[in-house]
Amino acid sequence: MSTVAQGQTAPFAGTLDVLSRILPANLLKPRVAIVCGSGLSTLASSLRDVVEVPYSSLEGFGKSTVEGHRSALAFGLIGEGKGIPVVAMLGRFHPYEGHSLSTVVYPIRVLARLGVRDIIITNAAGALNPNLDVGTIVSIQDHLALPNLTGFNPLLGPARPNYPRFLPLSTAYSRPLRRLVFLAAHALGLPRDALAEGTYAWVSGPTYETPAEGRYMRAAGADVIGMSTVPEVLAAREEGVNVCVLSLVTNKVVIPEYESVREAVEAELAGRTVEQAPEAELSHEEVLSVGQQKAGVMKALVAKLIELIAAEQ
Ligand SMILES: O=P(O)(O)O[C@H]1O[C@H](CO)[C@@H](O)[C@H]1O
Ligand code: HPA
Repeated sequence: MSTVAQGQTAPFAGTLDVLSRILPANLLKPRVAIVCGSGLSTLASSLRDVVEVPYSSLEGFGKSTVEGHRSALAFGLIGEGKGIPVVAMLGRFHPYEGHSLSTVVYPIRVLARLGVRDIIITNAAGALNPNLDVGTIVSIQDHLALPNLTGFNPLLGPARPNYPRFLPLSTAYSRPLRRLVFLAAHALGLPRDALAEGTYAWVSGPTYETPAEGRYMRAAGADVIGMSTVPEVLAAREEGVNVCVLSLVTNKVVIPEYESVREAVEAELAGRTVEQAPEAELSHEEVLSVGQQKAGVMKALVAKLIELIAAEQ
């Protein structure tokens, strides 16, 4: 098994052949796909009659090495009766793991070739917008991707037949799907503040932001921040798949006012004490534990959204 290097011809035929031999006919042509973010692989537990296919059996797929991501596709059905065929990526690839951008987006291109028309991409993200509380789900309406603007973009490469050379992104986040997200929240009776709308900032990671970087991204218009999703969005749009992104706020990005250590020392030398705010540090364990605690609402929302997507056909 090999992953896909930049510029290499992707091994679609081999990957699709393996899937066509493993899957029963009713699961082979999924209509909707879900990408599960950090700590969110339980989103796939809404599926029934599940067949799991490990990434290790699929040519071109890498291995998810980040805790909270599993290396398998789960094919199954959602909803009553015949059910809606759905595929979930139980884990994703991030460039910071050492995967090429081609490998990061390869599964998305495979899903498009299986017939997926709508993709629901989820992630765990930090809130830059102070009005977003931990546990809020944010329906993403736009993105801000410094890596894309500075030459790190999965669509770089020679022009290919049948693909747009210059992909427009002004409508990347499907308005019809965003409408269904809010209708799904209404149908579930979620409180108004459980679901917000906002802009996702993509950073390469694996470092979390410094306070200055957080402040910069906020000033530039981002509401949440994370290290995934945008490459998948670009590949999905290039393949003609409709995109919906749901971010689960797992932490608030710490953007403190700077406190002067000089003033604290001067006060100390003068025999006075100055109160300093406790310093805070984010960890992936915190991201995962919040993700796992709050996955229930996201799971219900995604399942209801898929039912509404199917009902609109
Ligand atoms: O975006 P997902 O994969 O949900 O994961 C998020 O959580 C990790 C950091 O804790 C980063 O990978 C960030 O992108
Ligand atoms: N920053 C970047 N990525 C993240 C964060 C964050 O605060 N939380 C979850 N993923």
